[in-house]
Amino acid sequence: MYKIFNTVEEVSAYTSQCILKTIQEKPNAVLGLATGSTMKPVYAHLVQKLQNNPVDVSQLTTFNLDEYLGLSGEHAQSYNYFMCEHLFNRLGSPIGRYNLPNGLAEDIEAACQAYSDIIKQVGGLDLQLLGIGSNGHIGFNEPYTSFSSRTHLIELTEQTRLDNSRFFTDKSQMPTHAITLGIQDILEAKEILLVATGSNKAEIMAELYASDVNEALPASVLKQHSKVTIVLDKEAAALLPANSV
Ligand SMILES: N[C@@H]1[C@@H](O)[C@H](O)[C@@H](COP(=O)(O)O)O[C@@H]1O
Repeated sequence: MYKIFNTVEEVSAYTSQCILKTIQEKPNAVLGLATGSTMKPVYAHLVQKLQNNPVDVSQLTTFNLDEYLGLSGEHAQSYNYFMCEHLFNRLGSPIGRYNLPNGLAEDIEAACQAYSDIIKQVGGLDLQLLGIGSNGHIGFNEPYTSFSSRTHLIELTEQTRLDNSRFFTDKSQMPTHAITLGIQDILEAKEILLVATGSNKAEIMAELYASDVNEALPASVLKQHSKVTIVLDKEAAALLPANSV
């Protein structure tokens, strides 16, 4: 299902309302969270909503999609830092438990396996929030990642390194690898919201719309899921065929 709004503000208001509804209906919900510039206004709206309608977040568990390899959680470009800055440290009371892959884990393989296992142990993700890379990646599952993948280490493509190096003042610090939740882990979420805004996402959204389910375009796997909402602003939706959604 597609939801198309005129502005980023409307996209963010809608998305944050869906997250809030999940928390209100299930205070011990397990949320899959995402990072990236698309998510900043989403979290800003969520923080505001939680201030206006105080909800118990003490039983909530969250798992982020991904983290850069080699960055500590204190590094300003780490996704741990992003989440603290944009969400966790802004809440009136602390969230039950939040998890991100550990970019400094000594045994990466064991840490990856444990990350997927813990999600299962807590009952799976109730709601997974996703952005999309300009090459169609979800989390950091780059094109041709196996659809049966679990949390794993991945080498970032040239395109992703270029896109994401905009956040690094010293471009040479842009990591070459990341740890990401696997596609199978994402697909097992009970509900998925994919959010894309801005004209730089218009091409990939048109490609995704037209694509069959194909490992060359990781986000196309979402067509196999029964409860996915694709939330777009009109710029990201600009190249979808007229009257298609
Ligand atoms: N690993 C993250 C993705 O999970 C995110 O979807 C993407 C989009 O980022 P932005 O919202 O900044 O376009 O950025 C990174 O690559």
